[in-house]
Amino acid sequence: MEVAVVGTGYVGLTTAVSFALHGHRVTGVDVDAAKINRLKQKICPIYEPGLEEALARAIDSGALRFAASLKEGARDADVLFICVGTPEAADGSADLSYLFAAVDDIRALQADVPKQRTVVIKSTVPVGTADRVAALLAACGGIHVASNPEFLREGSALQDALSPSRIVIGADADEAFAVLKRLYEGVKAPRVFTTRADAELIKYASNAFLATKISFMNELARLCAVLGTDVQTVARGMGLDSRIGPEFLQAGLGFGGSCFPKDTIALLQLAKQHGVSLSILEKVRDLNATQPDWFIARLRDRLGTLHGKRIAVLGLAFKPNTDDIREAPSLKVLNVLLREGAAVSAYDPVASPAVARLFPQVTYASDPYAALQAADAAVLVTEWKQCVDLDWQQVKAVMNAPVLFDGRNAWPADALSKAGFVYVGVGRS
Ligand SMILES: NC(=O)C1=CN([C@@H]2O[C@H](COP(=O)(O)OP(=O)(O)OC[C@H]3O[C@@H](n4cnc5c(N)ncnc54)[C@H](O)[C@@H]3O)[C@@H](O)[C@H]2O)C=CC1
Ligand SMILES: O=C(O)[C@H]1O[C@H](OP(=O)(O)OP(=O)(O)OC[C@H]2O[C@@H](n3ccc(=O)[nH]c3=O)[C@H](O)[C@@H]2O)[C@H](O)[C@@H](O)[C@@H]1O
Repeated sequence: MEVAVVGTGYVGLTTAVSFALHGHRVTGVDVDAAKINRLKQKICPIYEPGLEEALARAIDSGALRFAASLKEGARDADVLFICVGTPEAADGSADLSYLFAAVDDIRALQADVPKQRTVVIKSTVPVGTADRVAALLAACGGIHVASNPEFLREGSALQDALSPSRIVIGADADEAFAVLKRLYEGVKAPRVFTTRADAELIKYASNAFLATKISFMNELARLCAVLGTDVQTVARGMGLDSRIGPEFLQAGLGFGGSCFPKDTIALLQLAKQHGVSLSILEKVRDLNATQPDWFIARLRDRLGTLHGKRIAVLGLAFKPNTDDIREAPSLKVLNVLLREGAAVSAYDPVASPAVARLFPQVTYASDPYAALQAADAAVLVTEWKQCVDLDWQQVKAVMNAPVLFDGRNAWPADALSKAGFVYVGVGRS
């Protein structure tokens, strides 16, 4: 089948590569000409483990190519996946302008080269969007519209796309279901066939529920900090109940990234537009917004003041194994530290250049020990392996004071306390 993928960001590029590896002929299309040029040279524009090698393999096999426009590279496409961004608009709802621009391009393509096609929305969009797109494309004739939300995680995007937890397909015509069934033939995963609206809501509900688990644990961690109980042990004990499950019970500095924050807010906005209050989710959002402040307040208490203190921040990306800093907790942490007059040195294996554009006043180190040099305290913000597996003797030797604030509960608390460090985790005894 001829597949076009519109938008070659985290989701689009991963989708294009994974369909190509599954034997389809794929064209990735993006309005960003520089990105397309790099992709044609097999250069992956994002940091995503395994993706660059797979990209090269897919291009070399002849299954994957790239084009700067649909008319240039996707005239024969039977299936067009829309994978453009749907960022947060000023009122919190999803900004659909990129999506509708892509729909306009598809309409123009269809007018030029009329053909039976299936347009599949993979971008995360509010309930009713696929119906709106179907109405817009109805006049072209020959086009079915389906919803096929994506559940991949950054840092393991390719692996998640090749072996997804489930494939959700929403459509209103047998032909569209048949096309997507063929396309995903050979991918082992449970299928959910439903309406477009259900598919759209499954995506938001999944992200909102995972975000709720995290905020629940973060709030519980605040109680643990007062009671002297250990949220890690509590989470382990809870997670052994298969009805709860062990995942997403990790307390920390709150959830970041390009999706949980914007998707929880977009779902709240959607509900509000329909006169429904999602009060649990409102609390999830509010708690998440204050979690870095809550933790840094403990650091301030410990040091007396942040003013004039030298603080090492380890990890800047919103999670390990990605260069993505969208809504990263590190940005909130840096904001507070700098606002209160601390001198900050930071380390991240890949995300420093992006953060440096926002915070030029921070010193960016090329390894964790350089960041820790003469520090009055260290804060672990992202649990990169390089920031977790440290030589603690060396850490102690280079720091001004052995004060460790573990924002991810990833450092060995007991061993560090025994070794004479002051260790403070998120809700750990
Ligand atoms: N990043 C992630 O882990 C996940 C994201 N999603 C959803 O997938 C969608 C895409 O997210 P990302 O890949 O992170 O976005 P991104 O920002 O990394 O990539 C979007 C790409 O679309 C391109 N684009 C914009 N308008 C275009 C147009 N008219 N024609 C062609 N290309 C166009 C941009 O130049 C950019 O390269 C969003 O709706 C997001 O919520 C869903 C699951 C996971
Ligand atoms: O819609 C999306 O974009 C994606 O959003 C998340 O994926 P992602 O944002 O890449 O990363 P996660 O691993 O889910 O982590 C999100 C944030 O939550 C935090 N987190 C995660 C798990 C946990 O137990 N505790 C916790 O604080 C992470 O540190 C990170 O800041 C979902 O896991 C994906 O299924 C979904 O497709």
